[in-house]
Amino acid sequence: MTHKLILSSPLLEITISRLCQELIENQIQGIETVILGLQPRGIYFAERIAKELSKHLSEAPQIGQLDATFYRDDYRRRDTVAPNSTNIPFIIENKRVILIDDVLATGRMVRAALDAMTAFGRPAKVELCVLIDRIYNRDLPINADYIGKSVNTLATEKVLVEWTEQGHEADKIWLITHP
Ligand SMILES: O=P(O)(O)OC[C@H]1O[C@H](OP(=O)(O)OP(=O)(O)O)[C@H](O)[C@@H]1O
Ligand SMILES: O=c1cc[nH]c(=O)[nH]1
Repeated sequence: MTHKLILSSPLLEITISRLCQELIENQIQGIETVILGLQPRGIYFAERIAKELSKHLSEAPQIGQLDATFYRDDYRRRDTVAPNSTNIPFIIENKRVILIDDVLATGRMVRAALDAMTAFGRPAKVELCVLIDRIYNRDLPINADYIGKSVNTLATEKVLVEWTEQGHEADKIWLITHP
């Protein structure tokens, strides 16, 4: 098994800053932007985005966490199912919702998240922001509006995102290849 580093600080910080500029550019007049990080690792990326956005906006965006475990189409096939909490302490009805995740691969997690989100209301608009887009790996017609880095990967490879918030000594994004 080989680990290739594909993104780390300080490039990660530049990437987050650029994504925030794009998110601000696309603000919709009169419509509040809120952030939903997808459990489990999208929540850390969402927190970083929210923190950076708050440096540039008069008001920090509201941020919540969404768990889509039981909406995944494969959850019954998995050996272990470990759901995380959903915490959305605000109304998403008629808001601009930015869904945030660390990796976009098949698109199945995002599809599940869109279903899970429906229980909380009908946003005016939903946009998707991902740190890593594994292009050519999609099973569903889902694409991101904001992309940190696109990587061309084999289906057998995996992207591993490590955040300091999880106890890692540095933020690192790896491409893992099995021999
Ligand atoms: O586009 P997809 O193919 O759905 O993959 C992307 C999702 O997979 C990962 O979660 P998770 O750790 O639950 O997936 P894994 O068990 O496959 O690594 C990752 O954090 C994304 O949420
Ligand atoms: O490469 C991948 C695919 C799905 N989920 C991940 O975290 N990495």
